[in-house]
Amino acid sequence: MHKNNSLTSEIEALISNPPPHWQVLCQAIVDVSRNCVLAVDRRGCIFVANAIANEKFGAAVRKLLKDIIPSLMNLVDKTLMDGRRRVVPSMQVGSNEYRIVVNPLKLQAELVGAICLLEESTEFEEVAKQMRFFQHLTSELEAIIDSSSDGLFVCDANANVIRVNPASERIHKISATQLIGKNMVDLIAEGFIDKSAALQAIEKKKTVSLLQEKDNRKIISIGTPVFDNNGSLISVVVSERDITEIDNLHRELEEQGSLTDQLQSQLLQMQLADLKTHKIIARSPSMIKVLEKALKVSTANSTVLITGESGVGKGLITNLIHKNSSRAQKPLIRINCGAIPESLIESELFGYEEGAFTGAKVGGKPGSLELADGGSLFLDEIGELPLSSQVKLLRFLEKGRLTRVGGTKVINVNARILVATHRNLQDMVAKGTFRQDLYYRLSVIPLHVPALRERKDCILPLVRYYFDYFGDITKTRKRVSRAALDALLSYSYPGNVRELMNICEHAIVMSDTDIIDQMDLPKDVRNDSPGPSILEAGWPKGLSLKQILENVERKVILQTLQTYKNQGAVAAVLGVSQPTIARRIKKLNIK
Ligand SMILES: Nc1ncnc2c1ncn2[C@@H]1O[C@H](COP(=O)(O)OP(=O)(O)OP(=O)(O)O)[C@@H](O)[C@H]1O
Repeated sequence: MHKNNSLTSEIEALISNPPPHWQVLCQAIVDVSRNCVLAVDRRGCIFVANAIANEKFGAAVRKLLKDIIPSLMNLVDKTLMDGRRRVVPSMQVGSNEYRIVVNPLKLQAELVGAICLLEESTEFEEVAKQMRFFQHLTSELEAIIDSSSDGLFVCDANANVIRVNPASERIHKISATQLIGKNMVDLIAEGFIDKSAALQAIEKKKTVSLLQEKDNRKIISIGTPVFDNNGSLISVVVSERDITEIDNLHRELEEQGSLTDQLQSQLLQMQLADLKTHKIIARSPSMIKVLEKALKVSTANSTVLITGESGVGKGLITNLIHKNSSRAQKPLIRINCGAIPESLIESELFGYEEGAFTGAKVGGKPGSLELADGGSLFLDEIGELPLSSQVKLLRFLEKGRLTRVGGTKVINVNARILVATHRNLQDMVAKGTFRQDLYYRLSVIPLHVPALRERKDCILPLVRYYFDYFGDITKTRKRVSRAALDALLSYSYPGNVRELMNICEHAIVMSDTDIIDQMDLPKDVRNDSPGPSILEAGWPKGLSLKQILENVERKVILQTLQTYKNQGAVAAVLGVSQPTIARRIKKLNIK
C-alpha cells in the first residue's frame, strides 16, 4: 500500500496547488500544539508534521510513517482500512508513553489519509495523578471532618453556613440541613447562639476564640479565617468543643489534688514524728533534704553510701533507713571496719568453717552477712576495709552469694548493704587504696551528711534537745545563759553532733547552779566565742583613753591567763614576749 515516497494524487494536488498561504497557515496551527501532530496519506506517507513531531521523531513531509514510528503505522493502517477513529490510552513509543489518537481524514467523503495525535503521557499522567491525589485528600478531609469529636463548621466569607459536621450537630442538637445556607447574623437573631466566632473572625480577619454558655453547657469556639493566595478571605472554619465535662473533671481533679496534698502533709507529719522517735534533730534545709532522701531510699533495696565527717549522724541515718524499710523486722547488723584487725575482718564478715584457722570455733561461725540475712548490714568506716576483703565483698554484692572462710559451700544471703565513711573514697580510688569497681557498686545511692558547722540552724534545737535529754537522766532542769548559748552557737564543732552531745553532758554535770553559764562550757567552746566587744558593751564614762585601754588590756590578759595558766603560753597567744607579759601583769596589778 505504501511502496514509495510519492504522495497520493489528491494530496499531491492539494499541496502542489494550495490555496494562498494555506501551507504556512496549516503549519502554524499544528506547531502551536505541545503534542506531536502528523498527517499521513493512504500510503502512510507524511504530508504534515508539526515542529514537536519533527523534533522528537524526525517526522517530515514525504517521510514514511513506518520508518519513523512503525507501531503507529499499524494503528494507522487499521483506520485507513475501516475509516474509524482510534484512541490508545497508553502506547510505548521510543522511551516514552503516549496517549495516541488516530483520526480518519476524509475529503468529500473519501478516506484520503489519517491524522495522528501523540500526547506524552508523563504530563497527562501527572495531571491525572494530581487529580487522584486531590480526590484522595478530599475524601480524607471529609472523613476527618466527619469523624472529629470536635464540632466543625465552615462559613463562607459572608458568614453563610456551608458545612456542618456530625459533632457540631450533636453539640447544637440540630441537623446540618437546618443550618446550611443560614447566615450567622440570622442565627444570633433567632437566639440559636449568643455570639459567633465566625462573625468575629470575619470582622477581625484573625483567629478568634470565645466561650459560649448554652443550655447550661460551656462551649469553646475557635474561628479560623481562610485566605486565598491574594489574601482575600474565602471562608471561616469554626471548631467547637463542649467543655462542660472537662470543666467538671478539672474541678474534681482539683479536689483530688488538695486531698493528695493533705495526705502528703499527713504522711510527712508521721515521718517527722518518726524522726523524733529516732532522736534525729534537723532544722537546716540541707539536713532536712538529707533526711527526706534517706526516707525515700529506705523503700528501695539498693546499696547506700553515706558520707560525712565523724559524728555527723551517719549511723543514725542508717538506722532510719533500716527502720523505714521492708526489712525493719529483721536485724540491722553493724560492723566497724576500722575497729576490727585486718586479719579478722574477712571471717567477721563472711564467717568461717570449723578448723579454718587456729582458734576457730568448733562447728564454725556465721559472719555478719549471714546474720543480716533478710535484714541490713551496716559497714561503718568502709574505707578501712582491706583490699583483699574488698574483692570478696564486691563478689557478694554482685551475686548475693558467699563462702565462709575455709569453706566451699556457697551460701545465698539476702542482705541490704548500707555503708558509711568519713573518708573521701574517690581520693582513695585515685591512690589505689580502694577498688574502683567496689566504689561504683557501693555508691549507687550517695548520701552526704553535712558537717554541723555547715548547718548552724541545727545547733540550737540540738543543744536544747541534749540539755533536756541529759537533764532527764540526771533529773535536773537547768536554764542556759545567753552568753553560754552564744558560745555554743558560734563554736565550730570539729567533732560534730557527737561533740555537741558531750559538751551538753559536760555542762549539765559541771554547773553548780540552776543556770548553765559560759564558764560551765569546755575551754575550747568558751574561747571560740568572741563575746561582746568593749565597743558593743560600752565603757565607763569619765575615764581617759589611757585608762580605758589599760582596762581592756587587763581583761584580755586576765582571760588569757585563766585559759592558758602560764605567762609563756599567754605571751605566745597574744604575740608578745614573755618579759613583756610579766611587765604588763606587774604594771596592771593583775593578781
Ligand atoms: N541529727 C541528730 N539528732 C540527734 N542526734 C544526733 C544527730 N546526729 C547525730 N546525733 C548523735 O550524735 C552521735 C554521733 O552520731 P553517729 O554515730 O550517727 O555519727 P557518725 O557520723 O556515724 O559518726 P562516726 O563516723 O564517728 O561513726 C550519736 O549519738 C547520734 O545519736
